[in-house]
Amino acid sequence: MRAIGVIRNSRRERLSRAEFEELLRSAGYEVLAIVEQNREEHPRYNIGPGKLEELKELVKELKPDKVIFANRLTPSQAYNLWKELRIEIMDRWQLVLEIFEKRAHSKEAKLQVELASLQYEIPLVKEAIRRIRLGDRAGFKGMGEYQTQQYLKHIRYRMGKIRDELERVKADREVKRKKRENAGFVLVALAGYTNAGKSTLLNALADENVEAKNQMFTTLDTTTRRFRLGTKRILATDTVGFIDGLPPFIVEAFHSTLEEIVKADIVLLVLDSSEPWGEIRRKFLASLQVLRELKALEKPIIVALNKIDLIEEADAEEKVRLIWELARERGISLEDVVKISAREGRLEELMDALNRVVLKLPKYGAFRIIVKEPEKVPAVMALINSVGEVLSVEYGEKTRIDAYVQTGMVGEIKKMGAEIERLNHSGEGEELEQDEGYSDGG
Ligand SMILES: Nc1nc2c(ncn2[C@@H]2O[C@H](COP(=O)(O)OP(=O)(O)OP(=O)(O)O)[C@@H](O)[C@H]2O)c(=O)[nH]1
Ligand SMILES: [Mg+2]
Repeated sequence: MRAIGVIRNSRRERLSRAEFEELLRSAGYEVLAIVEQNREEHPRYNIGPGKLEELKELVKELKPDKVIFANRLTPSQAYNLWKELRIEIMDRWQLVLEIFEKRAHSKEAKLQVELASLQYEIPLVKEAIRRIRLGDRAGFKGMGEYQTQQYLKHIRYRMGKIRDELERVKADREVKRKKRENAGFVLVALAGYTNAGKSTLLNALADENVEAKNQMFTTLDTTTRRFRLGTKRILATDTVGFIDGLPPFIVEAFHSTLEEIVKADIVLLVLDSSEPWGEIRRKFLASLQVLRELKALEKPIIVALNKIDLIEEADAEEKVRLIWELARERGISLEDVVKISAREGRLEELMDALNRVVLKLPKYGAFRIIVKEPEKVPAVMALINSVGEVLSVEYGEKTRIDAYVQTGMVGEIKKMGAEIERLNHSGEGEELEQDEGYSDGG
């Protein structure tokens, strides 16, 4: 497919030409030309009427299959442009959806993409109906009024069906997540701009292969891998990449995927450190915006500056500093900012940070565990080690173990015949209250 791209920049909206070209390439277009304009939005055509004439000439000359805007078009602008140019018009979000469509593998991802596309079509179809009633001949994609009406009905029906199916998939996922959580796993979600290196990082962490490619939106399905962090069991989930101003309809459609972020104990926000600071800043803010929409900003967030193998040490340090500064400016609290190279497996800083943050999670607490029968000590130690961390042990008539333990496992430890009490900050034991919020295991 051959396309002409159009970018209109204004004071309010600055779009990256490189990113737009990258999107076009990812969608598989041959780019014949890019038309750029700096002006405020024209209500009728988005670009100005003079630019439209220029575009018309270019379409005549180059005969592309489509004209694709880097901007978001209103339904009426899309319609007006189509009327003037008589060629398929797409905007930024249709382009993103087209890429998503290509990449979706799982049934869930396919359904989510379809839902988003249908949702996007509704206002366009409605606009076509309105125009027909005003006397325009051609309706949506050349359909007449009756057909267009039927088509709208069909869209709504299909959307209902998809939502039902997605509900079922979601329920299924919920059950799995509960199981994992009960098994003592800590859930870490990898989030971040598309192409930051999330899948590569997941591979490096778990030593398994998830498709990672130098193109945008490689991952649309969530992939979950387990790994061990010392004694702690972690489940890390890869998610669909973010992009500037990910529109609400896409966030909505991909909610069950992005929900892995909502349900995570820790969010690992991955950034590509090899880009200029302006780009990192833009992508960092866009990512924070999505996290805000997901109400995930309250979670512990670790920023991982990835691809440090491509830059100088001093440059990396400077970018770490700038991230801290920007977060502070925006009133966002981060747990840590670490430098990593997912490709080269340089993950030490990240591992340290994770270790620290995991033990601060509400699901962990410091406990004193007393085991009276010596023969039970090894089993109790093994259980603690599988979900927590031993701080100190004192052997004697009774064995006293101070440890970080997941509060959900307290019941399990009691069942083994051990006494357990929560440690307060001064390291003194406190009687356990039954209503402290942990379940009794079983
Ligand atoms: N040099 C270098 N390249 C990296 C590193 N991590 C990832 N990459 C490359 O960056 C590109 C994107 O990596 P992915 O892991 O697919 O990125 P992603 O964030 O999962 O992308 P989407 O799934 O599209 O959101 C690939 O070409 C990777 O090989 C790194 O630490 N160093
Ligand atoms: Mg990926």
